[in-house]
Amino acid sequence: MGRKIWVFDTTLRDGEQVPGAKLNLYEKVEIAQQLKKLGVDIIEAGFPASSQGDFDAVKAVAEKVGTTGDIMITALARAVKADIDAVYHAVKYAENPMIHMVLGTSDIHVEKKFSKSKDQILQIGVDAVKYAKTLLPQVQYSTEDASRSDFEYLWKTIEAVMRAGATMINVPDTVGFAEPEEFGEMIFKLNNRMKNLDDSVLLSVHCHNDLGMATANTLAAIKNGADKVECTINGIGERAGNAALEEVVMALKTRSTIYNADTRINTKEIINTSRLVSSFMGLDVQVNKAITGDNAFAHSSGIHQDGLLKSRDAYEIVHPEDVGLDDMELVLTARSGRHAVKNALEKLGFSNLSTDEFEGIFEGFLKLADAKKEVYDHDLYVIVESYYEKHDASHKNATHYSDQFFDIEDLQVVSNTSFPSASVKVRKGNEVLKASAVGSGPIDALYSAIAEITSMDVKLVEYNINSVSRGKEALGKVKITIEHEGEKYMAKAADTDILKASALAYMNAINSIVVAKLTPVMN
Ligand SMILES: CC(=O)SCCNC(=O)CCNC(=O)[C@H](O)C(C)(C)COP(=O)(O)OP(=O)(O)OC[C@H]1O[C@@H](n2cnc3c(N)ncnc32)[C@H](O)[C@@H]1OP(=O)(O)O
Ligand SMILES: CC(C)C(=O)C(=O)O
Repeated sequence: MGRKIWVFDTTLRDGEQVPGAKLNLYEKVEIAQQLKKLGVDIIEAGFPASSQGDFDAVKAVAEKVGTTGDIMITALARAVKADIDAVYHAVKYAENPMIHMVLGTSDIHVEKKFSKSKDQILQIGVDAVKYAKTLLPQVQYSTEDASRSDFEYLWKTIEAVMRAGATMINVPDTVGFAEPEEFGEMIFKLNNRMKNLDDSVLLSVHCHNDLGMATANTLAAIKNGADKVECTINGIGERAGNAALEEVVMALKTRSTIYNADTRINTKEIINTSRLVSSFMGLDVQVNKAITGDNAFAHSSGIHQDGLLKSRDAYEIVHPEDVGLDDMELVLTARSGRHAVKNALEKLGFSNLSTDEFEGIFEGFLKLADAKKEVYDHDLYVIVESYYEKHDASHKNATHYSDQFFDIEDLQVVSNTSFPSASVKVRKGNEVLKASAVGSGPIDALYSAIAEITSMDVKLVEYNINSVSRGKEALGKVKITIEHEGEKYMAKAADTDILKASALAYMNAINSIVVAKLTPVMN
């Protein structure tokens, strides 16, 4: 067990500063509940002075999430009495409330933003801390733009606000200007001086990602004595965002011999938390985002897939199970090789293929993979079937798998405000099935028509669309999760026509249900 690092989550405050990410009271409370389950030590729930809505939301978080367990609830204030009062009145319901205040220390802030002298700003900060201390025992002081501040003035401010009663000192790299080695040195010096003055005061850092170094700077600070880190889920936040909680936490865990520091984060809740934040805030996670991106545990190239099948540690440093995912994903593409395709076939029950059979099937796989982005399990069944039809029609395994899968032949969707409707034509083997439906919107109508054709009891759990490229030829990429008989099935599809992409994704998910119901055929 290494040194304890406090995790201060600011998803609901700095994260919510992302344009369009604003949350309502219920969403804030739900995310706060999930953050508590994740095991963060402190939740910064908002900026109560900014609006009545945010005041109410912070208060609701304090009342509903902050009254049990040892979690601390805080919110942000300027060094202004009205802001401090607003924080106090919103967080006071929590068992462990804290007032967080911010005031700049760089020359740019002092001279250009405030048009005051350094002494005047220092005094405003000290007075604000003294006032906050009359309200609550826990007060955090953030020296905004610390990384661009004159070091001795920064220290003079920290020393003065510590003497005034601040219990946590947060050193922000407000504009993501810091560099890990330089930031580490600054934290090392501050930590020495702070611990000499009062070792009960926690030293914290808050790093922004403008140069892509937020996580690196946060880790450098931990190495150099920081006790606490401020982070957000998925790294969201003002401009390029903040240090991502999941990256800092998993780096400490994965490289524990370097950092010798632990958080009390329950890492198995990371993915759940990431998905909740992403869906409530309407912010997609970049696919290649470390830890929480869709591709973080997906492997698509043959050499990697072969290596992983031989030994997971060949290409896996973080185990997907550790962050709450079921398993790694081996995506079959035209860059996959024989080992991965054989492994996928074996999982479907095609385990005793002769070399000739496998090579024939692999050839079929490559042909399809060159024409498609990804090859799914139901595609493999069809490849196997067409191989046997061509090479050994009498073969006992040449069952008509394709009879069981659904294929979109045509669709028409009418989108208007009062009566969105859809008609679809689907092929199932030799049968052509048609249905029409109305819905609350075009996608709902489309999915209702498909559901009628497949006669499956399916619930849409998640629907996500984003654009893969720009311009007229932009691809709409749809990712959906559906539920059938208590099991979840995820599928994707892409097309320049977003309605077609939506239909194909749904069909791929339905075909995954069909695959799950097919009994393995060759043993
Ligand atoms: C680095 C950070 O992320 S800090 C947090 C940033 N988050 C936010 O700003 C979100 C919430 N903010 C708000 O809702 C509003 O900006 C409010 C309520 C705080 C203030 O609103 P307004 O009174 O309309 O002022 P406005 O935002 O236009 O300007 C900021 C004012 O605060 C002053 N100010 C800025 N920072 C501080 C500070 N840390 N302490 C004291 N005063 C400050 C500015 O000098 C300016 O004052 P002025 O009007 O005398 O020139
Ligand atoms: C309020 C402080 C910590 C902040 O968000 C910043 O300086 O970036």
